[in-house]
Amino acid sequence: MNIDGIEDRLLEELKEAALKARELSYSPYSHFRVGCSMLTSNDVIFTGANVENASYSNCICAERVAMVQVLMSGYRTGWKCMVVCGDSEDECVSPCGVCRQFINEFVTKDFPVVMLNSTGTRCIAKTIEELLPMAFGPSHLA
Ligand SMILES: O=c1ccn([C@H]2C[C@H](O)[C@@H](CO)O2)c(=O)[nH]1
Ligand SMILES: [Zn+2]
Repeated sequence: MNIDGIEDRLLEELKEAALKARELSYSPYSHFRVGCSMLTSNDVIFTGANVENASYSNCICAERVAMVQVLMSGYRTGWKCMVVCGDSEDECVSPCGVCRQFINEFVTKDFPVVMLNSTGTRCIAKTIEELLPMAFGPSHLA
C-alpha cells in the first residue's frame, strides 16, 4: 500500500483522528502527548494515544496502543496506513524503534507511516522499510 493510493479525504480524516486521539494521552511524566490513527483494509479508522506509568519504563506509545486496537478488532493483515502526531510544533514526531519493529511484524515493506507536527501543518511520509531498513521479521524465522 502506498500513500498515493489513499484518497485525500481519507488522509485528512486520519490526520484529524490522530490529532483528536492525542487529547486522550495520559502523559503526566513526559508531558509529551502523542496521537496515532490507523487505516484498515476496509477503510476503518482506529486510534491510540500514549499511556505512561509511575514506573517509567512501563509506558506504551500511541502507535502500539492503536495497533493493538486494530489487532483486537480482527484486522491482522492489509493495514493501509498509520498517521502519528506529537507535541512539537517544529518537528514531526517519529516512531520509536520498538514501534517500528512492532509495525514491521504486520505490514509489507511499502507500508506508509505519516508523521505530523502538533498542529498537523507539517507532514513527512516514509515507508516502514525507510524507517526500519534491513528489518528482522517473521520471514527470518520460517
Ligand atoms: O513516536 C512516539 C514517540 C514517543 N511517544 C511517547 C512515549 C512517551 O510516553 C512520550 C515521551 O517519550 O512519548 C509515543 O507515543 N510515540
Ligand atoms: Zn514507540
